[in-house]
Amino acid sequence: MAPTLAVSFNDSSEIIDFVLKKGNGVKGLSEMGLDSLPEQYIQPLEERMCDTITTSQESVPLIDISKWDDPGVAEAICEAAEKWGFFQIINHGVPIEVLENVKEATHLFFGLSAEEKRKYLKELSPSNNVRFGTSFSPEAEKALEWKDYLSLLYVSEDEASALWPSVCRDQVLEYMKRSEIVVRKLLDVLMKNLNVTEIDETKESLLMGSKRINLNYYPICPNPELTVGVGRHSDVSTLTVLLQDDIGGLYVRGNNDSWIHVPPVNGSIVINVGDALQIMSNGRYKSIEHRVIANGSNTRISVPIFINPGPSEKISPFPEVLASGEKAVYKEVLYSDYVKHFFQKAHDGKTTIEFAEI
Ligand SMILES: CC(C)(COP(=O)(O)OP(=O)(O)OC[C@H]1O[C@@H](n2cnc3c(N)ncnc32)[C@H](O)[C@@H]1OP(=O)(O)O)[C@@H](O)C(=O)NCCC(=O)NCCSC(=O)/C=C/c1ccc(O)cc1
Ligand SMILES: O=C(O)CCC(=O)C(=O)O
Ligand SMILES: [Fe+2]
Repeated sequence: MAPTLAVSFNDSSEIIDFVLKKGNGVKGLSEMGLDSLPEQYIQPLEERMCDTITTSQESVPLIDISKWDDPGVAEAICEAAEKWGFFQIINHGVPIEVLENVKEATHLFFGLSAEEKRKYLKELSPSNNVRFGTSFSPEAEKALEWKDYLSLLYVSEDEASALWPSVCRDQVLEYMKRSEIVVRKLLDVLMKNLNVTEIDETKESLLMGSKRINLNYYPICPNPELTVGVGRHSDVSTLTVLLQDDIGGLYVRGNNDSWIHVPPVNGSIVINVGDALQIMSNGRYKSIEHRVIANGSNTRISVPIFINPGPSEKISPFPEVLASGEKAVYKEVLYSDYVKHFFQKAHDGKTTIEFAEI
């Protein structure tokens, strides 16, 4: 796209104003056609995906879940959650059209003018549950991330109808509704393997009492090797359902400090275990560190749905897991405290979970 804004910056505060306060995001910077990355985005060497970092040839499992009754499917899911913490699913029952529509809706939202998107900035948004932003936690970060996002906390259809941006609302709601069926089946299988045999109302609120969906936008970056799309982190969810487009760039921590690429597979959905499930399973299921690189030639989008405990839930290892005498590795924490701890600091790999360690 041709540059739409004739803007130049004299100092750092002008960039912050343009990106954060005026609602241009990094998309606005990208579209100016800068020759080099503004210094605020330059990550320390150890956070960059440079040549010295080993990328592994291994890959996370790709599981065909069309035959739920096949015990091999349940086995593959549990093994993937234990060993890799990440897997991709195909033949999951969410129609391709629903996936395509939500990706298109993401482009529609970010294609709105800065004035329009700005209405959803934290300071201006009609609700705390609808937030347009950039980077992860700009106030807390030493170096910013090359990413814009719209984050929507699902409360009810009525609230979504009233408050969510209309260009993407229906497509997002449909994707959430269709993927929920898959989430229930996955949790059912994962719980049975922990001897948690029934997901009653109490367990449902514990495992999936709140849902947040993010629309992530990673525009073309002038010096992708100097920055990150998303820094190293693990999700604080129970499970994350992640839709990515066909660009690639998501890496997951593998053995011996290597990084494994999660390649785009047409029609697939990526699933990963979050910290809440690692805690509830007493470490049996792994919430694995991951990151996204910046890209010098393509815009990338992704759409994660974070399936979380209800904010007022207290999470701790399930009694069923500890029944055989296994020692608890995590203490009980109030989930909203855990999430606040996560949001108040910059991304720092796997350290969030220390908040719950005994
Ligand atoms: C109880 C909560 C946690 C807090 O609510 P609150 O006390 O009314 O306050 P706020 O909603 O204003 O949020 C508290 C702080 O968290 C920050 N925050 C609030 N949502 C956000 C937000 N989507 N983004 C980035 N800061 C935020 C927000 O900036 C704010 O910081 P501060 O203004 O300095 O007090 C509430 O948000 C809640 O019920 N959440 C439901 C559970 C929930 O959202 N779980 C999180 C799942 S998200 C996840 O797993 C991963 C997300 C993720 C995201 C980006 C990544 O790069 C990587 C991962
Ligand atoms: O963009 C991606 O593929 C992953 C993003 C991510 O890790 C997150 O939003 O938590
Ligand atoms: Fe993540």
